[in-house]
Amino acid sequence: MQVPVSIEWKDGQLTILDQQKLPHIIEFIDLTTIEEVFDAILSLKVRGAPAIGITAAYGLALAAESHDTDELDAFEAYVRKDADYLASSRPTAVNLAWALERLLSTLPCAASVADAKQQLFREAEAIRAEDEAACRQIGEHGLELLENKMRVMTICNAGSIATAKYGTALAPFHLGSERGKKFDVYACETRPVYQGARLTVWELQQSGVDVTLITDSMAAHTIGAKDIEAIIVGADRVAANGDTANKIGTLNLALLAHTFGIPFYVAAPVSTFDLSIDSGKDIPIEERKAEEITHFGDVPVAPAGTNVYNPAFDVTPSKYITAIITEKGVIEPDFHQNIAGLLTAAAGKGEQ
Ligand SMILES: CSC[C@@H](O)[C@@H](O)C(=O)COP(=O)(O)O
Repeated sequence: MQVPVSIEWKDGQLTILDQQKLPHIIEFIDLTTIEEVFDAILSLKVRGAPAIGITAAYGLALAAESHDTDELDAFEAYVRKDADYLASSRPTAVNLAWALERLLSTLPCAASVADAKQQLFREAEAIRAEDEAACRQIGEHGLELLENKMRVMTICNAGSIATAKYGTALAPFHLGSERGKKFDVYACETRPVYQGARLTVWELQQSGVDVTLITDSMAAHTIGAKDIEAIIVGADRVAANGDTANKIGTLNLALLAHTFGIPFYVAAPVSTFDLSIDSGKDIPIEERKAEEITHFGDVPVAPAGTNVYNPAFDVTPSKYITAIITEKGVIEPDFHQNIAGLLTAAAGKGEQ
């Protein structure tokens, strides 16, 4: 049994697991240009907020390598342009802009272009390593909240392949499995592109976690019929007041948790918090192409020319969130005050 890893950096080569092809084809592909990195993010070959940030960071370092100038100012201008390009690939997950910004912040300290190039790679690797450690800690904190043998529902894939390793919402299940704990996970299929059916089911099977697939529309019935005891989801951006953007359908689950009186947990690393945004109403929501809904693969389902609205994310107001599980600890309401407190304390210790 193994916790899968989807991003590898070895000998100057960036390789990702092509998540579009999972679960039936397990194929690692090399990303060698900034355009390939952009396309991999846009087309969901790599997806999940932390994984997007890590891939973009390596992508920026790779692109920087190709800029042929000894002038630091000119080099910085090229790298900033590359960062803007990569940042435009997907709008909702703040980890993307956050990771690129971290790389850019190393540039003023560089003594030469060669030094700047090295620092960009070092920062990308630091982001990857920190994310793996953060996700492991999220798993530990999650295990304090989820009791052995619990029946838990999730949506999308906030798992190992959406991060450096272990995942956020799925981290407690991976760690629990390593320690002989048992959970009954109910995975919503996650229309329109099936991150739940294709990715979460596959990933949990890899590490020996019991997982049952349902369609998104079965969630309310299943919570009652199968006595679901908690819901845990990931996040693409958490605003200062705790409002959380995550995969479309997450808000439905939060409202159901409220109605059924079960806890609704969000699991996210500190890199997913955006304190520049007061509330969820300012989180940009990605809209994706109509074919994700009108077609099933290449086969048309809806009549040609059908009007489509295809938001990829929704925002759960913090009043429906029981707790946010981070690597620094579990945040409970009052979220506004407690998020600021936890992040300030972490920054004071020089941790992010
Ligand atoms: C640890 S990943 C957290 C979120 O990014 C995840 O839940 C999610 O919504 C991903 O959406 P996706 O469109 O597949 O990138």
